Amino acid sequence: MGAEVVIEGLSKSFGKQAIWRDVTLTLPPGEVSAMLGPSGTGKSVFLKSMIGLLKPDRGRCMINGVDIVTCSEHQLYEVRKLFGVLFQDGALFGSMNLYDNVAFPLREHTKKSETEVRRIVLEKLEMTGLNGADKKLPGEISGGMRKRAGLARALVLDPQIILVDEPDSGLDPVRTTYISQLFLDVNAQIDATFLIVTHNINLARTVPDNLGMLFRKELVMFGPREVLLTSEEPVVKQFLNGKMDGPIGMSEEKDSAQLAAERAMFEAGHHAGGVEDVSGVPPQMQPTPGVPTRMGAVRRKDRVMQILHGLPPEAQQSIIESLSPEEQQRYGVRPQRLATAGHRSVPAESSIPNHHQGQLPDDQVAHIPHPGRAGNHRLRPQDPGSGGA
Ligand SMILES: Nc1ncnc2c1ncn2[C@@H]1O[C@H](COP(=O)(O)OP(=O)(O)OP(=O)(O)O)[C@@H](O)[C@H]1O
Repeated sequence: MGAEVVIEGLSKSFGKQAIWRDVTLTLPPGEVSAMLGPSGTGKSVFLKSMIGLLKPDRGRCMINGVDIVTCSEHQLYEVRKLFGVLFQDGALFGSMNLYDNVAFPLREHTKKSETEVRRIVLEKLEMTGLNGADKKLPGEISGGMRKRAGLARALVLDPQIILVDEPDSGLDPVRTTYISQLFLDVNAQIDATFLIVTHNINLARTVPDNLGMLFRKELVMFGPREVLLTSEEPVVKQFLNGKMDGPIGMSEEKDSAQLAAERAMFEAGHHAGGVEDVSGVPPQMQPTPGVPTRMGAVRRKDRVMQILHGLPPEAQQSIIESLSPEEQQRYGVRPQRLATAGHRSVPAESSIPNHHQGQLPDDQVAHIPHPGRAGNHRLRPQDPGSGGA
């Protein structure tokens, strides 16, 4: 099973420029998580901090009991072996063919024989759909294949955690879906913990188990996908819909004068761009038929049901609706009566009585296993405008 990553109060700045502060989240072992955020909010800095390439100013990042913020160089070297990283362009050596690129970490970091190296390289090339491409140079293959080769190379040391930086960069929407399918298939096969940094809304809505978002130098939220996808938080809604209308601006956040000027423009009929309304929780992509069951997804179901009481009502509703009738019976829950399409626009207070602290009415959620620790779900109600629980 993949490693759990527990991040507490992590902050990073460059000189006087704070990038993000007080980031607290847990990547559950073997689950697929994604981090969203407008450009420049520090997503790549976050990934680099997780593998110790950048040193956070404060906080903890615990991996297998080791805090990589304060550990020794030797411990960091050992912890880094748990990671596989897929960089945006695959980061392949242009003068080496795919075989040698994928073999590189094995030759560099292990004492395996060439026979063993060959077995592993061919296995990972097959796993990533690159059978027969081993002799190709990176310059001779498509961007999608380069990413697959980068993933094959990230897999050769049997990582427990896989970090992926903007997998859709340079790919068309169809190729992006294919690489997303590959992530889920690989996750099912090796049960590694995934963190994907992305701007891609389709990917964010359909691939990960958990979703987070960085904005205004803070983690706006992080938790089960249903929380962010049903959020009324303006910055989340604007991001998911790709509109100009909202707090995210061209560079930094907008000031109130710009917000007002744009609001007047949109009210006068100017198109705010993006799509009219991307909302709701679409079904999650599944591993390709024939690929093993994703054990991370199985564990997640139990985990999310344990923290269900603490989630916002819309997220609870969506989670319950995603269960099969048998699962609903096993967990002692049933779909909320008021949970119909269009209901989301009705103010929660008036339509769902007794859901204080994000709970469904008592008669509609019953016999859920005793809640464990708070898990990943984290909203920041203190954040102005946050749609927190
Ligand atoms: N080594 C560095 N030294 C100084 N500033 C840096 C360094 N690396 C990143 N930054 C700054 O940190 C901020 C966040 O950068 P980062 O690349 O992490 O953003 P991002 O969210 O990944 O953006 P994008 O989505 O455009 O890739 C930027 O202002 C960037 O200039």
